[in-house]
Amino acid sequence: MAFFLKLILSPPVLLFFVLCFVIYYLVYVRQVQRWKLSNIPVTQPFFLLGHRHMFKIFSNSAVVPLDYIYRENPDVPLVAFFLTVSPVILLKDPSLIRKVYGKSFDKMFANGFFPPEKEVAYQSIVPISSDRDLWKVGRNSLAASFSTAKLESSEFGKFKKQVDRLWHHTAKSVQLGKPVNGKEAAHNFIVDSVNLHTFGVDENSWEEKGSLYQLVDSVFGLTYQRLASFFVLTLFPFLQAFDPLRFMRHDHIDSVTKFVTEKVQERDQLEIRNDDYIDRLMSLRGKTGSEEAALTNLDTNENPAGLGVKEMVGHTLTWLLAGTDTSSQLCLFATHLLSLHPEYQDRIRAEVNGVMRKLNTSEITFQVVHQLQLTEYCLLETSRLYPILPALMRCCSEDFQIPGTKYVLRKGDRVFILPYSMHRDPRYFKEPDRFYPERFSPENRHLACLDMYVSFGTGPRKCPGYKIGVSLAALFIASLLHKYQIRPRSHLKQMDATDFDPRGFTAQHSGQFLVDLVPIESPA
Ligand code: HEM
Repeated sequence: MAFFLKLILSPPVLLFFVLCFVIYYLVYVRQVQRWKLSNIPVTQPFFLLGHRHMFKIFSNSAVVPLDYIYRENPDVPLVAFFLTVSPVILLKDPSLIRKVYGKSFDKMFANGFFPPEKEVAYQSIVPISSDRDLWKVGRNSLAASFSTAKLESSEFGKFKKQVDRLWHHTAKSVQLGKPVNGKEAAHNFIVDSVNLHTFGVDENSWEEKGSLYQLVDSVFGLTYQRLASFFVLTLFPFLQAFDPLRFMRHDHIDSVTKFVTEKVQERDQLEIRNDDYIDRLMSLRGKTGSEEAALTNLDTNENPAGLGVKEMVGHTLTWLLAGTDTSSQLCLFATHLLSLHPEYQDRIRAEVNGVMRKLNTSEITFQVVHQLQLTEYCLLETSRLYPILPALMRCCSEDFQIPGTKYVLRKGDRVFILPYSMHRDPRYFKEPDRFYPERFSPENRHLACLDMYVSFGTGPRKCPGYKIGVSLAALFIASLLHKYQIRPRSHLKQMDATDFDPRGFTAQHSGQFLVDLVPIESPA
């Protein structure tokens, strides 16, 4: 300790810090001057973090200060605020959002992650890609794995396994008189479901966390270092040259490369086909260079423009990244809201049992799940109150004037929308803080401005997997409620952004989430 103090107080180190501070200040002053001349309204800047509300991030999730900024500027269509030395533009007006996120897509394609240009595997991860061609290939390769028709048929066996495990482990807690850890149940259920359905990997996370589970955890694991690097990269993407700062480090890419290589080789050698995403990727393989030779069966594949190993790795990471944490957070927040609203639990249970009777089945199959209307409204309403991505960003690739306005965006400008704040704006959703799933039913559509419902994004980069995510969450909720009444244990009132974990860049609640499960006497 004494050594470090001595080091920090030594003249050269002190001088270095003072110099950095002065440079930072000069850049800040220059940026503020430049923005004062722009015709976009700017909030009062504040040295160091950029905005006075940003100091709240030391005790809150970043959603809290962003929501303050949204609420404090009620009547403007857009407003800029400073994040450290960089201004970001917050869009609030529905027609502006449509123009920028939709119609101006060509100029607003990048979403601010900017993975290194030459790294194909990294650029093939669809939600973070800034390469138009690789992004398009990625979206196409994903398309078939989102078919919910497929879920309804041969696929159910894979999910039944997860339902049985959920029931088995919750029954054990109930027997011991213990509450159930909702976070763990949701995460195990979703990660294992995705792994089996998508990659044919049967991991039982209830017993042991497998390699794919650990990978998801290391990308989304909550640490201040991850959060800090996320913010730093958002502002200064060129720093991705430093591996420890990256969203997806080299060791993540390496472990998925190993996984994909082994899977493909195994299936080629044993001539196994599993009708899953890996099969789909294999059918899209191309005649690529020697680097890909280990994976490319040239005799049977005549598609010269097909996928190479690196693209396959990126697409695999896409599923792990975009499909798992989002869906498990949706399960968790739905469990929370339903635990506080037992009347909806009873109605969902009646709906599940009714559809099962109608279809003459004793299983909660996907045919059942897809007829659960109220359950779907509850999940959409959950996503409204807790959009898993509470802020969405785009980055401008060339100067242009937003059509029909006087506002000019410059190359490099970052533009935000805030689903969390938009969804709680009473101008767009009546009684916005109330859990009211029926607002999504066709007869109540006038109660909400559904254009402003952006839980799954908006424009051409909208979530392509939301149907499958919602179906998985519906299966989870229907399975729980078929057997149990859920009672709140750790969270007795409806959470809001102040309950989110400060270390998360998605909406994640902090701490343990416990519920008590009371068995239903005799499920019909
Ligand atoms: C139900 C839970 C889910 C939620 C709340 C959700 C939310 C979102 C949101 C808000 C976006 C837009 C991001 C942006 O505009 O920058 C997005 C994009 C995306 N989501 Fe989802 N998602 C869910 C499930 C899934 C699933 C199961 C998959 C399957 C792989 C998936 C794949 C993707 C992909 C690939 C993108 C990137 C689209 C692009 O950049 O073109 N999502 N998701």
